[in-house]
Amino acid sequence: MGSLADFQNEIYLNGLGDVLPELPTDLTALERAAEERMTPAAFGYVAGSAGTESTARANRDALERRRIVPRMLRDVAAPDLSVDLFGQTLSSPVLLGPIGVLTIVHPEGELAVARAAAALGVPMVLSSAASHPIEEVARANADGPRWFQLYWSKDREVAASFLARAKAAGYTALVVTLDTHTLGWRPRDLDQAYLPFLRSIGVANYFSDPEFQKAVGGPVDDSNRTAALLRWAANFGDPSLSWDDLPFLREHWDGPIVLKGIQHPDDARRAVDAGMDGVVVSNHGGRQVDGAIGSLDALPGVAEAVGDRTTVLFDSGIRTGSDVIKALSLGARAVLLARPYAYGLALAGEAGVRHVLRCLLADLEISMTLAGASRPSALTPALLTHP
Ligand SMILES: Cc1cc2nc3c(=O)[nH]c(=O)nc-3n(C[C@H](O)[C@H](O)[C@H](O)COP(=O)(O)O)c2cc1C
Ligand SMILES: O=C(O)C(=O)c1ccccc1
Repeated sequence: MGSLADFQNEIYLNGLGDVLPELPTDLTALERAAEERMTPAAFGYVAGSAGTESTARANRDALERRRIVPRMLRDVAAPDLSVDLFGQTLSSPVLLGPIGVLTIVHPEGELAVARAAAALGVPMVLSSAASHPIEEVARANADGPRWFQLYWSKDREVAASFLARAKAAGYTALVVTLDTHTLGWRPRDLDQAYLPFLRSIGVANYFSDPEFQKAVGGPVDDSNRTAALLRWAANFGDPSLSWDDLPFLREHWDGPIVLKGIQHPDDARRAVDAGMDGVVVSNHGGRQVDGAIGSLDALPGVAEAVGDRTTVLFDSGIRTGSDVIKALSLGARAVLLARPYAYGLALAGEAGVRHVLRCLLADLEISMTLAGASRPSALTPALLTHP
């Protein structure tokens, strides 16, 4: 396989034939481009965050405040960005984070994302709230790696059934999202009175589930659709969950389990003490608690508390190669990319997601070598200025 940075040469060479990239190569420019192509409600759903959106801004601020101090003469001629994660070797420290309801962005939704992820060998974390069922997305991403994200339903039979289905469809790792037992207060969506689920988007896994169907008296059709949607809404998340409930996950999943939405070092310690295999330091892209700490500001404390005992992953605000460098330098083993790939999907379907991944990975490899690091293991806090 060629270097990730070959994409840069390819772009310049295409220019000799007057062929320019169809999408911006600065991934922060995608949001504005996507806004022109999406309905206002769908764009608001993806771009929006909780409250005054101060947490979303804090995520970017935390990333921009820390600066890289590049080092010279370190022989970076043979970069290798691969990382080991739960016994799998990934060619780069990047995964596609879980995003539900992707058919509001593009009709092919998660299927297009799965094909793009497979083309680049990047793991896709499939959301419980996907617009296509677990099994169908697995077929679109047959070579994997495939990870599954659980929204832990109040309906324990449904939650257990999701885990069994994911296992049977060859998903290898489980991400359990803890920060969204209830949707955050999201003014953009409230002002448009827009919730995709009530329009039957993002419920594919539920409506196709035998346990869910049992609970609503059979397959969902026009006769029981409203009852099914109400049941979904009532049981989607469970605010009563506590640390005592974690054994349920082990009973129903024999692979690695990662808890997503961890911000406090004590919660990270509890996760490890409870036998979990990893944590994702994340504030859900600022979509849940307005006023929450910028995600990168939470990372050093978590890494210090549990970094030598568990796998720490990171998301919320990742837009560039340098952002990945900063997260890895502060203790993350890998990062989850989220909104930028949804914008790539909006703009050009599968090809748009591939474009986003190729840009991020080329930028990452180039920026790492220019900073004097040819391996993720060379990224340490010493590479960064203090906050
Ligand atoms: C439209 C949208 C839908 C999302 N759906 C899910 C989901 O189903 N499950 C989940 O764990 N996180 C979900 N997230 C959160 C992302 O996985 C991730 O934590 C967050 O977007 C990171 O912030 P960033 O996109 O600004 O980098 C969603 C985020 C967005 C923007
Ligand atoms: O919108 C979200 O942030 C989110 O995580 C979600 C929650 C429920 C269903 C789909 C996505």
